[in-house]
Amino acid sequence: MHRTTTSPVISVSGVTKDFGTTRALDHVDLSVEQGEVVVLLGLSGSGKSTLLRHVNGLERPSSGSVRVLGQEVPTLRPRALRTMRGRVAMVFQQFELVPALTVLENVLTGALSRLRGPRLGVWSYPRAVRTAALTHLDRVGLLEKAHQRADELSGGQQQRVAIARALMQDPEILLADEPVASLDPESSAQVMRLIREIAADDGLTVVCSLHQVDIALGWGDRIVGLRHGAVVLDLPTAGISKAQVMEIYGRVSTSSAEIRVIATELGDVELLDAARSTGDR
Ligand SMILES: Nc1ncnc2c1ncn2[C@@H]1O[C@H](COP(=O)(O)OP(=O)(O)OP(=O)(O)O)[C@@H](O)[C@H]1O
Repeated sequence: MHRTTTSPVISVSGVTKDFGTTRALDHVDLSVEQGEVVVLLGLSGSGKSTLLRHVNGLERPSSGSVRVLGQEVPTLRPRALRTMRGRVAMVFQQFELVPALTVLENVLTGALSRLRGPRLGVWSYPRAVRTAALTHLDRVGLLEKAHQRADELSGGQQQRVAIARALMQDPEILLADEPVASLDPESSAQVMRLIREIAADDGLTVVCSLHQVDIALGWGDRIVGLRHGAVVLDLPTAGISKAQVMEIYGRVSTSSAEIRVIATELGDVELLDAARSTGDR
């Protein structure tokens, strides 16, 4: 791989983020090494998106430090921030493609941040960029869809187009915010496998938020669990069991209503029954 760094590529220390009276992140520490594939696991509202948005400078911490690729993100001036963001690609739950453009045009837009001037249509991009876009489309298995409108594709295919678009940045870090939350199980598996393969092939550092424990368990190198904005779990994926994840979530749960949500998420029937029979405390 073409990049080698010894210090962590992402280093979040003591980050707290308040939105008014809502504490979205609570003294979060997270250190990610180059090439690591990390899952941020947590229920809705646990702070996953907010943490990812701090890594690419879309949010500023209320307190604490966010270092990415050797730079303190909140202190970067707009130009330096743009350059840094060029090295950090992001994919989203809702894909964020332009529906009326072709698949190829959508992928090409991934190169816009490093090209000068506006571009209209495939032929307005330099040949090398067009070739790269087709190569990335081939990598995600959608070369034959290049000239189809993006909104004619299935959800899973659209997410793969979004991944190809992200690769146009030649990123060092890929942030994926619930990339499979709106996909069926089969498409989810395909997208997750693709991200894993690309990470391994390119030595890409990946931080991916998920709420599905089952997907998280079989996927990355490490699972970081968030709850109410705080890190409650940070363990290598190898050897970690569903019960262990459950125990940690359970230990920090305060009400049976919360435990019901977690049990449903985990598909843990026994726990669900127990939570139902206890009623709200
Ligand atoms: N811009 C904002 N203004 C006010 N509150 C916010 C803002 N962004 C996030 N929050 C709040 O911060 C908390 C964490 O939200 P966040 O979106 O990071 O969670 P999440 O784990 O990504 O959940 P989801 O998967 O549902 O998006 C929530 O209580 C949310 O309502």
